[in-house]
Amino acid sequence: MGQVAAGNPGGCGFLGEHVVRMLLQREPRLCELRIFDLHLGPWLDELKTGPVRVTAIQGDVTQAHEVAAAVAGTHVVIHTAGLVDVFGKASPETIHEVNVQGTQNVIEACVQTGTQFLVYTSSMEVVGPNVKGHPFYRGNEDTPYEAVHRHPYPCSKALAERLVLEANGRKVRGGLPLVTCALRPTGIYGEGHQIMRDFYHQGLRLGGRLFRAIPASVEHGRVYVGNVAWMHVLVARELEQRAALMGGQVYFCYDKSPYKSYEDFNMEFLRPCGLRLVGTRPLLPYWLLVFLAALNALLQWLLRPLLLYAPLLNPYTLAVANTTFTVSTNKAQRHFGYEPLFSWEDSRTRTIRWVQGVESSSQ
Ligand SMILES: NC(=O)C1=CN([C@@H]2O[C@H](COP(=O)(O)OP(=O)(O)OC[C@H]3O[C@@H](n4cnc5c(N)ncnc54)[C@H](O)[C@@H]3O)[C@@H](O)[C@H]2O)C=CC1
Ligand SMILES: C[C@H](CCCC(C)(C)O)[C@H]1CC[C@H]2[C@@H]3[C@H](O)CC4=CC(=O)CC[C@]4(C)[C@H]3CC[C@]12C
Repeated sequence: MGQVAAGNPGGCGFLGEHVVRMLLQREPRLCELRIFDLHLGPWLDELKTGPVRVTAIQGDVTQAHEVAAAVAGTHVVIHTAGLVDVFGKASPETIHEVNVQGTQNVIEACVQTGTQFLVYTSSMEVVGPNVKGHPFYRGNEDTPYEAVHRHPYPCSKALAERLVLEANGRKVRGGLPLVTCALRPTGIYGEGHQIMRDFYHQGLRLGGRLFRAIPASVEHGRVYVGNVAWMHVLVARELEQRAALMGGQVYFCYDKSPYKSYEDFNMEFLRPCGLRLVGTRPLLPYWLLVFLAALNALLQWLLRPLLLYAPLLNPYTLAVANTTFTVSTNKAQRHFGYEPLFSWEDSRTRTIRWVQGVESSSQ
């Protein structure tokens, strides 16, 4: 196959930027890249001088005609656009519109304009943690788990993933079949991770300390953003040759990041930046956290007419942080030869350097 054009709705987000840079660095056949996003980043300008034609298109995935115009003529679409909101900033309707209707629009755009390959960024949240708080311990893509959601974000990701998988095999313009596949990252970390930045600033405000809220025994799956981006690029590359095997499949995104609690994992980066985690056990009893999370939810609802109150702690984030969810799989390696591009040491060093940069840029 010769030169290819690719489209990336969501290319200006945390993951999207890494996918864009990875495509430009590691996909020699790429001749054109269309980056489609609601908010275009200023960093895009520096990409426009290279050998690949980079087109930045400001647009909204909920507008079908805008998506179709952006996607037309591309060979493969990597759809990383989404509304990642577990804090109640956006309404459930908006989350559904962006994540579900937006994904339907991307699928229809591929079908109408003849784009044959679609890679969708799904999420571990499609599986769990579920509302019953069942642990998912070192699970893989075939591990049975009762996936029951109530929160708008996982509900929307599950619906969107289903749309993508069901679209596999649909005929696109020109008569060829659409080949789709969904990648499910666990909690992504790395350069540009907003929540890590928030924890860092919170720690600075608290005099260099963070207080343990979750038992160290609760393990949380994490994956480095560079490896998630690399998996997307590999899938986009391999989907054509391995359509029969990969079409309609889901893959967890994984690497060699250690299994740890959410807070202990964050300390891998925040400790070298001068923060410490106080307490070997949670400082507050769990029932009090549950109470405070419920209180936050109530306050959010009461204050909504006046202001947006969206703290980190709410019943949903507490449940996710407090439930073991880790993956152990080699499906991506078996199906398309994935190996993490960045070792744990490298991922850690890059993330620490980035947090240190956040510190100096905010001084
Ligand atoms: N951050 C994480 O830990 C994880 C994220 N994911 C998924 O990865 C994808 C990317 O997430 P992040 O990069 O973390 O989020 P992000 O918020 O940094 O990036 C999402 C991008 O989508 C764009 N976008 C949002 N609404 C849009 C609209 N209506 N039209 C066009 N563009 C729109 C945003 O402007 C942003 O650039 C999402 O689909 C998310 O569900 C999956 C697992 C974990
Ligand atoms: C914000 C949570 C940590 C604070 C907990 C507190 C208040 C007790 O200290 C985060 C813990 C787990 C995170 C989620 C997880 O990594 C899985 C995700 C996958 C996605 O697709 C989107 C993001 C997220 C839901 C992520 C969001 C923040 C946490 C809930």
